[in-house]
Amino acid sequence: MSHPRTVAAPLPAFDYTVFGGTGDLALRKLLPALYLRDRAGQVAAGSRIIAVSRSVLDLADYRKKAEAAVRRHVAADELDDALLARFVERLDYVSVNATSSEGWSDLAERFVGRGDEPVRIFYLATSPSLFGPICDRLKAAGLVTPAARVVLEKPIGRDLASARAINEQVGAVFAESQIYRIDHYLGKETVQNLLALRFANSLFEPLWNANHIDHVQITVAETVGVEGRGDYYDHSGALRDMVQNHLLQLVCLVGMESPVSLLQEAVRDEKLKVLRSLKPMGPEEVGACTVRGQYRAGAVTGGAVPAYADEPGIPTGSTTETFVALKLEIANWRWAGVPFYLRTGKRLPAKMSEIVIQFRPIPHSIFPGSAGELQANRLIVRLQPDESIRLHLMTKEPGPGGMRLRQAPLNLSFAETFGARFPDAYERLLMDVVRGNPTLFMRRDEVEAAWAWAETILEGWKTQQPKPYIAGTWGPSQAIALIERDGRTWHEDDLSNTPF
Ligand SMILES: NC(=O)C1=CN([C@@H]2O[C@H](COP(=O)(O)OP(=O)(O)OC[C@H]3O[C@@H](n4cnc5c(N)ncnc54)[C@H](OP(=O)(O)O)[C@@H]3O)[C@@H](O)[C@H]2O)C=CC1
Ligand SMILES: O=C1O[C@H](COP(=O)(O)O)[C@@H](O)[C@H](O)[C@H]1O
Repeated sequence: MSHPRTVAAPLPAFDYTVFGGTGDLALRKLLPALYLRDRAGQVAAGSRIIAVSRSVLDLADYRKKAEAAVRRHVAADELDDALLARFVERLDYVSVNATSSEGWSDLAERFVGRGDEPVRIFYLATSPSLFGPICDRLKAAGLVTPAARVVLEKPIGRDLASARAINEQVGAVFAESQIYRIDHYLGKETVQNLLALRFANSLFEPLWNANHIDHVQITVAETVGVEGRGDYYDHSGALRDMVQNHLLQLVCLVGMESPVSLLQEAVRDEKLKVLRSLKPMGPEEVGACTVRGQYRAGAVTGGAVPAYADEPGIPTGSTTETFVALKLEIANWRWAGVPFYLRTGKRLPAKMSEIVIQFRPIPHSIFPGSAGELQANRLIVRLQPDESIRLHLMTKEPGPGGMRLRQAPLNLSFAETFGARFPDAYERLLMDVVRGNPTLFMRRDEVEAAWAWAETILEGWKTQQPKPYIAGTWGPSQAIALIERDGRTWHEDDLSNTPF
């Protein structure tokens, strides 16, 4: 579908300084997102993007690299030569070593005569080990004004202690209100739509609790492997890379109470309460309620793929998990006794993220002989691809000859209903930093509460080897047993990339 250019009102002018400006994240996600916002008219005249990294490059070379990256990662129908040329003009490049004094005075020079306008933002798209040193040197260079903002990429640490250490280091330079910890799942249109679904409709909220909901499933499935990030991934694994942040944020949005408003800290306060209500797992629960897996060679979307162990950068004998399935409980009045089943993994059969809310069966049937046909209602929020909300309802099958029941979906397809292109998550989040709106970013206490819970699993896994699964399947058989033991099944009937 071709997407016409819609023009938005510009935001205040900004200076976005992107540390890690030559890295994969900057070139694949951040620059394309900024170009697309520029194309949409949100980037005010005078705004600059100052890329920073160790490599010694002249500006012309960096601009060529950046332009090529935008051309590669933006859809052809959203590329416009004139707009791209204007965008490239906004780019500057400074070679700086985060761990030495090299280049800092060059960076400081770029800010001579610039006060708090334009909005001053430092985006740290580097290894988290550099967050502390970069912040210290920004301060020493006199670049940290009271209105400056800093954006931290995930991962914020690899456990509670390291997350606290990073938060302390950054917090020694920037106030919490200046710190934007990014979780790109919160920038996805359909994830934000969970707020609209729950709190802009009166239909669901009265049913949104243990009295009416049997269980919740959250699946975030990927077909890709480690994509050249083997070194990072092997030190991380699926629990740290996906569950501790993205999946728990989804749990929060499904599980939280209604925030007082969308303003200030209200949403983050409610998410924090969910994270603090997660039932910690002791060694027994970890054994019974979690499954970790690692893929073996197989075939994904028709092509043969190697085992995780044979991917570049993976050390021999690695026991890092590429798949997690688990059952968690939110220990509060709303959710007591309602299991949340989560699963995520690489090299699964489809790229697909969805949330399934399984309602309880009706208490009594008036349809004699239809017991086998009666199925409880199910709400399916498809986050990606083919973004949609579907409500499975029981209906009468049309035709004479008695009352036959059948489940049928009420389907709200976002593409069909709205037609517009969905901005990439980074587009929304990068502009929220310019707006000074931290609602969709993680606060320090949230990150630390998520780690405190995730650590209980990591602790239990110390003596557990990952279970093998063949690439292109839905994970180890134990993941199926995890839910089937409870008399439930993973929702898989629509799991393809084709619209339904
Ligand atoms: N790539 C992705 O899709 C995602 C990445 N992340 C996280 O973002 C961070 C960056 O990831 P990614 O872009 O993939 O990593 P890359 O390895 O591709 O890039 C790292 C960047 O950091 C720069 N850098 C390294 N050391 C220094 C230093 N001492 N001083 C200044 N700059 C330095 C590099 O510059 P140079 O090359 O010039 O040395 C390069 O620009 C990581 O923490 C990653 O986990 C998070 C979500 C997704
Ligand atoms: O943060 C990460 O997310 C991606 C998946 O993001 P999506 O938007 O494509 O669903 C994942 O591949 C990567 O390992 C992880 O670091």
